[in-house]
Amino acid sequence: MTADPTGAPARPRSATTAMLDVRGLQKIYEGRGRSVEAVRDLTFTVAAGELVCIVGPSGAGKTTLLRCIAGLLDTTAGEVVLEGERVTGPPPGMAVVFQEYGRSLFPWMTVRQNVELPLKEKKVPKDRRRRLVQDSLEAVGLADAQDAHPWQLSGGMQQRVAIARAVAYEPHLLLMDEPFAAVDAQTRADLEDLVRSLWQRLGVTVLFVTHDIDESVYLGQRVIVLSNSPTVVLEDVPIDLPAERDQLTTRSLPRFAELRSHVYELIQLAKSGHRPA
Ligand SMILES: Nc1ncnc2c1ncn2[C@@H]1O[C@H](COP(=O)(O)OP(=O)(O)OP(=O)(O)O)[C@@H](O)[C@H]1O
Repeated sequence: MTADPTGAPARPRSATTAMLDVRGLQKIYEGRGRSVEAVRDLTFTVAAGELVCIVGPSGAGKTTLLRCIAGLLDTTAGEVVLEGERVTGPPPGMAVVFQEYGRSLFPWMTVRQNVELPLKEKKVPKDRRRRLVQDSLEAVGLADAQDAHPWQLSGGMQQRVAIARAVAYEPHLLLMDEPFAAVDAQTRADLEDLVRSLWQRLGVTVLFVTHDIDESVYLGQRVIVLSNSPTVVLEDVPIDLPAERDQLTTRSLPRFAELRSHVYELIQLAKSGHRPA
């Protein structure tokens, strides 16, 4: 069991170091004489080693926010700072796991080749590449599937490959964009536990975007609830559940129910257009 009741990894780290700093982020999409203000003003930080979830109603700007953090989209105003450096393009210390595992893996490559590809692009030496691929596939329980092709695997297994690929890259920040939205409930529960155990073992910082309230409370140390678009932070909710979480015990705790209700109410407020004073 880790010492920190919020579930922080055992690895020593400075809680005051901001891994990610989102400051006054605004995003207006411009096109053909029409402009859409998707994100109005988002400010929050994620400390090194934290696991933070972001929830918001559909169309709240979650994907827009994530793309800005990943350096895939320019901001209109404000900035994203990762480890002290302003993000202006895809940063080297970041890996992203998307919802659409089917489209994020190359079907003509084996599992091993898919996991290895970003490491080749990063110019990791061959021996080290082999070790990282082996370790990450073992960590997600797929050591025996190295020579399979993605289309020979179930949806849950394919998403495990995508997670292994992200983990092998040794990112400082792991972004996850609704990664389990397309898998069945049982697989989803297993993958949630996988993310928590990898996070605790590796000490990586995780920003996990989901529309699932229960998932956000089960996984996170904090849940940042977004308003509807144009987006601001409605509330940053600390999740004071015990570090050791499991699907049965944690979800049966009275505190889990309280936190879930609170986040649910916030989402209902967000849907009705409520904004912080
Ligand atoms: N390329 C674009 N051009 C114009 N408007 C856009 C563009 N992409 C997103 N939007 C608008 O920005 C707002 C936020 O969209 P975004 O996809 O970021 O929300 P989301 O929270 O990820 O949605 P969902 O939960 O439904 O996936 C929406 O009003 C959307 O219509």
